[in-house]
Amino acid sequence: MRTAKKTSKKGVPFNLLVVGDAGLGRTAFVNTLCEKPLIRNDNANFDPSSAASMSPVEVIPYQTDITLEDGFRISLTILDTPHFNEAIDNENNFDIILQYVESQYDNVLEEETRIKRNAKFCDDRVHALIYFISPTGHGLRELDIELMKRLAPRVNVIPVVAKADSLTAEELKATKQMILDDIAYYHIPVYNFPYDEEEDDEALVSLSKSLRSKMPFAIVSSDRLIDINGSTIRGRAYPWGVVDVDNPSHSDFLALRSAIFSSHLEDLQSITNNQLYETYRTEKLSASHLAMDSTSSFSDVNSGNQQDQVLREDRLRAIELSVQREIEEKRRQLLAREDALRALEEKIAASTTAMANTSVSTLPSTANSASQSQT
Ligand SMILES: Nc1nc2c(ncn2[C@@H]2O[C@H](COP(=O)(O)OP(=O)(O)OP(=O)(O)O)[C@@H](O)[C@H]2O)c(=O)[nH]1
Repeated sequence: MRTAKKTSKKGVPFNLLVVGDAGLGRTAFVNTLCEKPLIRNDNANFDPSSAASMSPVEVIPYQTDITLEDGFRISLTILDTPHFNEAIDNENNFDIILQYVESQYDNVLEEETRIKRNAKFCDDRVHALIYFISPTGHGLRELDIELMKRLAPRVNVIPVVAKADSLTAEELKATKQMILDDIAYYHIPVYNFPYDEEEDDEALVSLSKSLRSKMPFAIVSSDRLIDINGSTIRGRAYPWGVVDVDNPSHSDFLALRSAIFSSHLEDLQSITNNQLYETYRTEKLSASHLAMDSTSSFSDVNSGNQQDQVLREDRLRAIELSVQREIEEKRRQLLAREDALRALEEKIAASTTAMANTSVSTLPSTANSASQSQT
């Protein structure tokens, strides 16, 4: 859960990637989420001649500040992905999005290994990916499975059913179940609001359970204001009635907004930094050690006898140990820095007390000399 001490004037940085087929409502969702027209909707200027252009997906950042009702501030970067699934072959699109996520990890890794740190370094790691699933009334498409399978080991993937108002309540329930079944069947490690019944407090456990039960979130978006009997709502008006975006019985929009901006923001950041990034870092370091190793022992690999096999296993163990040692060394350096800071704080506190004592003990003589000069 979010802790009050983390509230800062500048806003807590949060980077959110939104991915989904063109027309599924990414733009409307982002603008509804941010309560402002952050991304311009270009559908009005649609040019039929561009329909066959099949541009590859792009990752475009949009920066904005969000202030929640309790005053908590977020410095939000939305990463929009226009043209996803427009081309016939999506292979390139998966790679472009994955490369974007990994290149942010590479930047942090490079910064960590610098002797002199860059004080202005910007950590742009992606904290969550909202993936829009078509409201087809079926489960996942091959494309959905492939994208989530590739991205989920690198980023917290939160699947949502787009344009959920196009399904009846019954169809929506069945669709959600089919999607969950597919996620389980293909072992896709989506973000599932993790909790520990023994460690976490009751409120967090119950909230996480409730959020889990809503997955994949049914999303309805709209930046249109509609007047209903004198009260204004954000919604979508149909001949038969109005869908209220902020009504929990119409959509899961509010639950999702509050989870990513409030209750689970810290958890998403911490999983990104401590688990997803650490896994990437270990893999990357091991791969570079292995590459160095295989070039130096090419003849060993060719000979293929048992002795070589033992040697290779020994080397792998050595690499594993060296990565662990590196992580341990970083941890040790951090602890040492913390100790030094604590000592400095104690020193400052001691000298502040000493100064206060000195001024108190000199006060009477100052008072004396003042009264003497008056007489
Ligand atoms: N029924 C319904 N329509 C929606 C919803 N969200 C957006 N739309 C409509 O769907 C159309 C496309 O919405 P956009 O937000 O532009 O979709 P997009 O995914 O950003 O599409 P591109 O900009 O083409 O990449 C618009 O007419 C929206 O009004 C929704 O929740 N329900």
